[in-house]
Amino acid sequence: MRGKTLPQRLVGLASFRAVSTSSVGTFPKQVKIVEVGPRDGLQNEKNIIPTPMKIRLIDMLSEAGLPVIEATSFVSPKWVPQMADPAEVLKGIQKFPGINYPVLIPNIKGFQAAVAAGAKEVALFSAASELFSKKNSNCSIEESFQRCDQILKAAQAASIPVRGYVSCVLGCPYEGKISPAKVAEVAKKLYSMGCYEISLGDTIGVGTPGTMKDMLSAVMYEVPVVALAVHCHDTYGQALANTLMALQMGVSVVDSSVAGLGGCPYAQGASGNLATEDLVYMLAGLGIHTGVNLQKLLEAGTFICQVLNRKTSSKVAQATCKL
Ligand SMILES: CC(C)(COP(=O)([O-])OP(=O)([O-])OC[C@H]1O[C@@H](n2cnc3c(N)ncnc32)[C@H](O)[C@@H]1OP(=O)([O-])[O-])[C@@H](O)C(=O)NCCC(=O)NCCSC(=O)C[C@@](C)(O)CC(=O)[O-]
Repeated sequence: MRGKTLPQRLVGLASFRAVSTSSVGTFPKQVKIVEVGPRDGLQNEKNIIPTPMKIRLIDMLSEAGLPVIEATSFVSPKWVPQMADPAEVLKGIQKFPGINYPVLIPNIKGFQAAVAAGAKEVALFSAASELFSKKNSNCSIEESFQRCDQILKAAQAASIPVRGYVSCVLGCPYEGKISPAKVAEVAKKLYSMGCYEISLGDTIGVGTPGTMKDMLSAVMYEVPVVALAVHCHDTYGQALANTLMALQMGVSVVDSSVAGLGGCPYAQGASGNLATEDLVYMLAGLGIHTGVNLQKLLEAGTFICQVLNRKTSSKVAQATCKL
């Protein structure tokens, strides 16, 4: 069977399963999905994607009901040429009521440009690895804190909420293992400086549910779990399992990327993020509310895969095509 009804059938199937798993009882009732495809998903693409295609993708994701869509990044176009049109993207998208469209920024210059283009929320980043910080932002972790502090002060004055990312929380392409204590230290610092939410990034997707548990246990000593999010890349096929572990530990904010797009240009070996379609399917099966329409999400995934001329990395999208 082909056609539009299939994903709805699948959502139905997932909802049926929720009944039999409701006794687990340790999961949050509601999960906020932060869709990072338009930024994290597209930043790593070699061919420059036309601005109208980026705008169409974001509009389709809005129509699918994603509550937060990271729209673009105001970084140096010399460092990330794919993100050279952030103001055009941000100004061109439809702003749906109730949906947040944060943008990623590396420094105060990015913050000022983002606000001038109409950004109402920003996300900044640091890392739990010195070498990754140097490769990704040309600064030490300590210097990244100084940049963050400058951004946070300006953001506070402008009443702009700031989200903070910590990269390499479960491993680094340059340093290897990263200690949970180091992740906790960086997360605590960003939180205490004023980030309202800390997204913990398994940048190269090397984590397992075991290392996720150890890392989160350390971070949860320093930052309240309600202020934590997880951001799992799927290099070793562990992203969904790692996310499930985080949910069981009380995390209720999850980053993911439509069609499983993604990767950081400065993290060798990084592959795509957890696919949003797969996350939505799993959450529906657990009876957890997301407000996302899987059918419309699948259409957005199909659209961007056609633009990029590539196959989706979402298992759910692959399955619905085959059936
Ligand atoms: C931080 C810098 C700028 C330092 O880069 P730098 O070369 O040390 O900085 P600079 O101050 O010398 O600036 C170099 C040039 O960039 C310009 N510039 C400077 N800042 C900006 C700006 N904001 N917007 C536009 N242009 C900017 C600046 O004006 C100058 O232009 P020039 O004078 O040579 O013509 C650079 O390293 C950079 O942009 N890095 C960002 C790299 C990036 O975007 N990485 C991917 C995002 S992070 C990620 O993916 C991980 C995450 C968040 O998803 C979570 C996870 O998975 O772990």
